[in-house]
Amino acid sequence: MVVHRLSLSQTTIFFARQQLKKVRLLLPSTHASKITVGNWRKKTIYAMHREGLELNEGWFNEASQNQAMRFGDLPEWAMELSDAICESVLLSDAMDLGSSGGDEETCAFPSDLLWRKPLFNQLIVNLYKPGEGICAHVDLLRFEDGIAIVSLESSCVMHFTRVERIDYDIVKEGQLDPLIEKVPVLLTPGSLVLLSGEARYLWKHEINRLPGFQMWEGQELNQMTRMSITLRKLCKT
Ligand SMILES: O=C(O)CCC(=O)C(=O)O
Ligand SMILES: [Fe+2]
Repeated sequence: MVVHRLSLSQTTIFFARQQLKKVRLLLPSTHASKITVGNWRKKTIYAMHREGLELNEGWFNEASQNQAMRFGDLPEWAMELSDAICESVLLSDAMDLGSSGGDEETCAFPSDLLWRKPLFNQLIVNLYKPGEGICAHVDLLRFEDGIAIVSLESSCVMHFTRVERIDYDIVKEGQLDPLIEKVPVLLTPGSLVLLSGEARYLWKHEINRLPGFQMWEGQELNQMTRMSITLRKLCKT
């Protein structure tokens, strides 16, 4: 599994942050939906649809709002973010060219995904208070391969575990195969995680921000409010 962790430019991060602070997503009640993500604590999901979208001041004004979604055409700032992601991938691939010879395996995003149109048409923004995270999951199969997560504000450790772990645990109680260990990935503000292929389908990702789980190089990370922006593309049917 290769998890690509790139860094967006400071300007892009600043821009995304400012835009997120400014907008409020209003939705027609017909499009509102409530869902629960895994066994993560219950959240109200604001399902955004093209026609129902209005932008105003103060997104996440209310303490109870901690997640927003949008499907279809993305807002201008998210399109710019998506372009910035594309540029970061091209830049990182260009820098890797010498060492890897441009092997698809080592590309941050396989080219068929990078050049699809649109690159993304679904957006989810999550706001986490200190201690809050997201349980281990593989993103729903209604989304295509090729997922980007932009991590902002607080640093955190995202852990990856193989999907087969559950079966393995049942069969071989307690024995740990090096192949199915947890893989920690440090995300600093502005980190961009790109999931494709094996990393998207065969590994679960998780952020456990309960005390004792956010360890990096022997130190527990200082937790603050964290925001993430996940960009995906819905499958056609
Ligand atoms: O907050 C994150 O970094 C992860 C979000 C995520 O995995 C998801 O929305 O599926
Ligand atoms: Fe996810």
